[in-house]
Amino acid sequence: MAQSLIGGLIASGYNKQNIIATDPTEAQRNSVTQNFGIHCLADNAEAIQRSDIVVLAVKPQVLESVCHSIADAVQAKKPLIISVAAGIRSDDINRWLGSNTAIVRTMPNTPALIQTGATGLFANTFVSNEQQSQAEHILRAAGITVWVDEEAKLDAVTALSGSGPAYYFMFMEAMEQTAQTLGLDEKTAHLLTLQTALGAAKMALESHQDCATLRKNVTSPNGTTERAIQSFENAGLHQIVENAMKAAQTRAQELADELGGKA
Ligand SMILES: NC(=O)C1=CN([C@@H]2O[C@H](COP(=O)(O)OP(=O)(O)OC[C@H]3O[C@@H](n4cnc5c(N)ncnc54)[C@H](OP(=O)(O)O)[C@@H]3O)[C@@H](O)[C@H]2O)C=CC1
Ligand SMILES: O=C(O)[C@@H]1CCC=N1
Repeated sequence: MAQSLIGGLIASGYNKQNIIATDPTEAQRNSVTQNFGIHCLADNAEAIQRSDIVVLAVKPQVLESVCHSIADAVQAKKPLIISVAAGIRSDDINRWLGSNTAIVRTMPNTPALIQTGATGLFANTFVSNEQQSQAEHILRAAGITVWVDEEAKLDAVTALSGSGPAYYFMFMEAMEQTAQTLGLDEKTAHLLTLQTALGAAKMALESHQDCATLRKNVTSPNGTTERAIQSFENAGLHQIVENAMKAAQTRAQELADELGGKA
């Protein structure tokens, strides 16, 4: 995720010299430096000392220990903290880092790498208006941004746009594979699948009509689409999607309860 954000920032013209990454693994540091032309340090405290904004992009499972290890540096420098970790609540991050820390909790997604990301943001009470604008500026370099007024809504954003790219990739995988069983070669199946996904998303974005109307426009009476849609409905597609997204939201809440909430 960090690499997606770094890639998005650089592609949108952000000055590379203002970005410092950190990573504990030497090979990973070398690869980041090679791929993005930015400094990648081993020492988080040193990076924080040199920064006004710190993005926490580690796995939720290691966020607590990382926060404890950087707490002194954060208290000394008082940077704006931006977390991209799924689930983990800003109150827990605040407690792990000391206290009174300005934290913007976000939920971006990997299309940030090509500046087509979608990010939900929530600011805790210590975030100033200027810091809120700074956080928005950084995440907007990677795509669109949406502020939520209650932190719990970020778990819904996670279930929708955070995890969402994987749902579409999975659907595309299934379409590609099926197209091959219907007789198309792999390259043709891949190309037509991707262009169809792009065309549908672009049409939905640019049209004034909602998705249901756009779907109906493709569906000729007694035609091919109608048969396919009927098959999806018979299989309970809406319920399948609802179950999956609720499972993702529940997992985000579980992560917060399992990994946060400890004094
Ligand atoms: N993947 C996604 O689509 C999205 C992910 N997220 C969130 O982003 C976060 C990262 O996820 P993801 O990018 O998939 O995970 P990755 O495991 O790919 O990235 C985590 C990175 O953190 C590094 N790291 C581990 N410990 C430290 C440390 N002490 N100091 C500095 N860096 C460290 C790891 O280094 P090394 O590998 O060398 O150990 C690794 O490069 C998670 O909290 C996730 O919830 C949010 C939105 C979408
Ligand atoms: O799967 C995950 O937990 C992360 C958060 C959203 C997307 N990837």
